[in-house]
Amino acid sequence: MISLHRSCFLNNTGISGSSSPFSYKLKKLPPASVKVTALGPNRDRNSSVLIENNNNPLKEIKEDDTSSVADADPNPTVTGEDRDLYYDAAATDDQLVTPWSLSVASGYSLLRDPHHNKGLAFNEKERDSYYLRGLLPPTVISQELQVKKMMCSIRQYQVPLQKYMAMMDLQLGAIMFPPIIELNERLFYKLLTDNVEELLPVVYTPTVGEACQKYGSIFRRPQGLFISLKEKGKIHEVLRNWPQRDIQVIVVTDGERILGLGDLGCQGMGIPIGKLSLYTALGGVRPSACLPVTIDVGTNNEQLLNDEFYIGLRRRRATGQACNLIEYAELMHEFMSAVKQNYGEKVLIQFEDFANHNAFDLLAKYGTTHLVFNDDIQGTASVVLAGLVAALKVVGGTLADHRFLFLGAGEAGTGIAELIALEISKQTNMPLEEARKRISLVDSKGLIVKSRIDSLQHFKKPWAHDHEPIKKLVDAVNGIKPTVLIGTSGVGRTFTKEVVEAMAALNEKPIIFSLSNPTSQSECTAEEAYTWSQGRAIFASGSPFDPVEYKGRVFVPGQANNAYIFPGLGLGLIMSGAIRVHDDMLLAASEALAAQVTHENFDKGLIYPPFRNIRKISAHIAASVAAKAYELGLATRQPQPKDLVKYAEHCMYNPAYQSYR
Ligand SMILES: O=C([O-])CC(=O)C(=O)O
Ligand SMILES: [Mg+2]
Repeated sequence: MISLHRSCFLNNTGISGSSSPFSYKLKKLPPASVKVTALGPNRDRNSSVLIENNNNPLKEIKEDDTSSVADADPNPTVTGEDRDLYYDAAATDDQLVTPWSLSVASGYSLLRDPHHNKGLAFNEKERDSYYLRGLLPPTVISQELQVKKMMCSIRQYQVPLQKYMAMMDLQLGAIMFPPIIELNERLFYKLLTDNVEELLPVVYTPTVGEACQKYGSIFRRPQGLFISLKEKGKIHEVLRNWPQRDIQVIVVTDGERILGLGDLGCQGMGIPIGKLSLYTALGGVRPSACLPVTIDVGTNNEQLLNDEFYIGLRRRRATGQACNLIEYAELMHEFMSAVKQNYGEKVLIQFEDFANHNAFDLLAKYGTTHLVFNDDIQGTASVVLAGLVAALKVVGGTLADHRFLFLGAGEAGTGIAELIALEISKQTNMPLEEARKRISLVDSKGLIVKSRIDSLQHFKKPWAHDHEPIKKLVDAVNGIKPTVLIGTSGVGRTFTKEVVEAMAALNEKPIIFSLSNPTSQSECTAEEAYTWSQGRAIFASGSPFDPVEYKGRVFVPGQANNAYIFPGLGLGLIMSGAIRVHDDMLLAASEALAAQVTHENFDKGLIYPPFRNIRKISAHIAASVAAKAYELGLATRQPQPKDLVKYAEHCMYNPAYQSYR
């Protein structure tokens, strides 16, 4: 099989690393047509080109053949795999010669090409056409059976990290010999979408946290782009080394605050990789449009600096001293500029797991020039607000009737607090300052109060209310009398028995969210929340907990994780061609998520819908976000599709195999 890839090589040589590469120029012809012309001398035995199209079987185009592309949309802003094609179909005449490259993938190399390999699912005809005879055992099986088989082998691992590594091998290829798992991107995503509840804790929190901690030892194949201080001045070229050009989403971290685990330096790469797998599996963004990036400016983690297997720069972080801060800011600015230059202004950049001292500033600085979004500040806020809106249906009252207390006043804490205040203000027409007074935050020094204002970081200042100083959380609970307690401290087991009991004494149904990740950092466990509140707590956590049996009743905890929000939010931004993220889009995402909680879910005590319906949930979130983008005049894709939910579903990448004709 020969597959056509958009290549990042601009010299028209089209050599893309395959054993028998040869190149083509792809010309734009009248709308909905492409012309493919052979260029290079290295012609292989197959001379046709397969153009991938999400909704149609792969389309074969003979060389020098002018072929019409089925269903081509004159408007190029679309997602899904057909985007590659439309991307060039939109080129202007002076861009006619476009650097596409062809890599020949047939026979042995096809089985090792993650994007096109189907393993035993290649049918008889494909085995003949693509020189696979003899390279596979005779049986032909369906993708469904492959999924079943993979699940059996993954379930055999007892240790979650082994399951994680098996999943990564499927996505990236095993270097171990003999390979126990095949390299097959579609199978990876099919597995994840079909078994999302079982595999989310494997590829995401909590296991991804452990994977980052041990990344140096388990590292097998590079994935994503590593941009370190060594690459300063060359980031534009570094981006061009990435094999895909049509990037729609970048998740970037500098590794300084990985989950609640702290500074993991370059090993934080596991997080952008994990988040982007969810963009595809949960939100339907095409995998080739996703780019994980780690910015490496050193680490202050002594253990890593002394670890001989550490993969990052062996120096202390470029933060703290003024000259280092400039170095950091310059590197980030070069990165942000290069991204816009390479991928245009509609590429979504998700900031992930930056430390507080950079996260707020980066969001403020680039929020007006780029399509950026901070998952820890805004994504977490949106998912928590959705959970609260749903919880109020059980507890009663409006948001304005409740009092909120946070342990932790960093990105998540202040981000959630602000979104709640915005929503209260929107619902009641109350001034924002007034709405904020219903919300109190405790940080490592105690309750945030007016008398501390001079020493507070800027993002905490709006929360400094008139109140007596209080040092301990339990005293703050008794003093403030909150109806909702939210943990975003990054410190495990801080919701002690005393704290939960105090909440239960004050409230018939205390709402308690322990949001810190991974599980080890959760402020309390589900079991503790239900037991210490005598089964009265409405509980949700950032990392998953199993259902808990208490006095003969089974309680199913909610997972208030931003994974509910960012895939759908991202899809909505992409499909509308949005150029900026607006707070109202986060509110729209929250409302859309809360609306997905059914009566049946409520009857089971759930305040979040089950993850197994996440694709449908993401489509609704995407539609609401896109609608808001149109309403705010921030959407560039015109005309607005009539049915945004249907359009979102249509745009989603489908991991089912395509037939190669
Ligand atoms: O990754 C997660 O599970 C949620 C998150 O963004 C964080 O804890 O930083
Ligand atoms: Mg995060």
